[in-house]
Amino acid sequence: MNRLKVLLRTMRLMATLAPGKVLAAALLAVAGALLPAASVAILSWSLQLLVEEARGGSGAWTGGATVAVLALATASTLTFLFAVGQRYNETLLRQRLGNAVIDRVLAKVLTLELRHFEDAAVYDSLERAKAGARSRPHQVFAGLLATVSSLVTIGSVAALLLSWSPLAAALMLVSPAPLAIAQVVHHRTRWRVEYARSADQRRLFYLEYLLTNDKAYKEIRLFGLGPLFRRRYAAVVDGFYDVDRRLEGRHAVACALLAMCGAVAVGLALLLMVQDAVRTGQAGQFAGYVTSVVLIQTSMRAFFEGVAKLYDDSLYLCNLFEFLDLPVQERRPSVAPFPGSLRKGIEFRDVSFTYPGTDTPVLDHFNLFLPAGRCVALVGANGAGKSTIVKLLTRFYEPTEGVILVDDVPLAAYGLDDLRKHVSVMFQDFMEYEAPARENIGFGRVENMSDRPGVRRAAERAGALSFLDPLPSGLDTTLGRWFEGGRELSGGQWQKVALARTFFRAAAINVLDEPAAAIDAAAEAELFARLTNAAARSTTLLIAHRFSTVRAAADHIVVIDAGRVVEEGGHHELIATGGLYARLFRLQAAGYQDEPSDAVPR
Ligand SMILES: Nc1ncnc2c1ncn2[C@@H]1O[C@H](COP(=O)(O)OP(=O)(O)OP(=O)(O)O)[C@@H](O)[C@H]1O
Repeated sequence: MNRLKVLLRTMRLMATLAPGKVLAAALLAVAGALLPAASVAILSWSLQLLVEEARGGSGAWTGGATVAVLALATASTLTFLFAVGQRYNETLLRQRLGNAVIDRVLAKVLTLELRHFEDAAVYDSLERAKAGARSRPHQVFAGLLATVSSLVTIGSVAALLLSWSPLAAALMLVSPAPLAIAQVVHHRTRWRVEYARSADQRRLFYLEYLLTNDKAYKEIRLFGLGPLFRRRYAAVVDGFYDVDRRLEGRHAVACALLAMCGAVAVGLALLLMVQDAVRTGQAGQFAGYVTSVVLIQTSMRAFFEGVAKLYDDSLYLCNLFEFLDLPVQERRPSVAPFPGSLRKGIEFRDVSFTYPGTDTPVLDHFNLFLPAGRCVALVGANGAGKSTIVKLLTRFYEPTEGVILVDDVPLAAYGLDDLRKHVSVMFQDFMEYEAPARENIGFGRVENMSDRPGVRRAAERAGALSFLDPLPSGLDTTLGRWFEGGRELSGGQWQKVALARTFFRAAAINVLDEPAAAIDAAAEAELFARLTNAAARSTTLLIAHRFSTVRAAADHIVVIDAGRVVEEGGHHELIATGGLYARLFRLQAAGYQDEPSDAVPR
């Protein structure tokens, strides 16, 4: 993106987010920038006045001296007051803009699809955008103001200087230019280096997470992975350091050489000024010269550094805008309202699906029918495509071929939000929210979170009340260890809480991906007795590896292998067929029996 466009877009963004404060900052900056030249003029005039009064020879305090002192005091008080006002406005503006821009990034994140999060390039873009979102837009604005203020100061002081000595003014103005160009080049190189580091930065972030997160603690300690991960971390940061050392070294040498050129120009200008003062005898003007030299030097440095910084910050803002501009699929308006409870059922008709960036189909002309109000179990080996079916049903991905129908209407015809409101999924990798138990369950239907009896009923159905009630504040106890007063649950207890969340959603379609993986045998039997009742009201898709689960809860079992349905029917029917299901069932059953597995009938 063109730098100028980035700057303009940043200004537009700021003007929309905090118009009053942006305007105040601009006015204060311009007014404040005129003060130095006014101060120099006042200083020079007052000094000359004092010199002339002194030449008068009376030695007494004069009216001229009073005016000079008052003028000097007013200039310095105004400078101070402007600085205070600017600081106040800046602090508020920085916070306001930082919060608003982060909010925009988060809003954008909510529009992204699962495929974006599974795409390393998009993930890097998000990381880059996040890195500068809070501070960079304000820095660009502050940089621009500082640059404009420096220009105003330089212009006004230079006008004064030009009226005294044009050649000295010209020398002063060009002296910092070579150094400034070097700064711009350096900022560009640094940005390129940082841009190329995104993937490594993400690796560092992940290693830091592994080394500092409570979830990873046990394995890291037990397997002794800490030193290995530290070495990997060190290898990446050492690599960064080497590159930075070379880059900064080259820049330091260039700066030193160019600064010497600038110093020669300033020396020549001073020489001209001294000559001038000696020739004219204007002491006030000479003091003005010297103050102007300092002012112009400082303002020129501020100006060029501001330009370089602006350039640098605008490069980072490219990252931000690149992320905010990521195309997201437009949500098509809903053609039909999603049914509150299904009439006919869900049909996968000849569905094929290949993950983006891969070329092996996970589902290959897949056909499945889930009758309304029934519980269908999906069975298959790891990687057979079961969770992928859930992702298609919830439209986290769209089929590459074929169609999914709900009550004979294509899934894509329903509004996405409407569809998701009517589907409840307990994911295999469900979330454990570090929040009160009541919220952990209430998150299943945020709009009804305050329904205390409803939350209680869901917890009861999932078998979670027996361990939530005795907690210090019952359902109001914070779960997890991240926040003060939090109580940790066992794996199976967390799973029951997740199940309660799914029940609380009370959706037309229930998907349970391995709902009993961490649950003990007694709780599992109890759970499936309840699930069978619940399934009478909603259409349930159950994914399970434990055949006891499948047998107890499902009305119909579908066996999938390599993305295709290979068998389907009731438990007894499939056992009688003697196919893949029967073989896997016997294999598991043998594990629970004392006799050797070859004693199991085939
Ligand atoms: N985001 C993804 N990108 C590319 N391939 C993926 C992605 N997610 C899953 N796969 C691949 O798709 C195939 C099916 O995965 P899926 O998670 O649907 O299997 P599953 O039957 O649910 O397995 P399990 O029983 O282990 O949960 C696997 O080969 C997996 O490697």
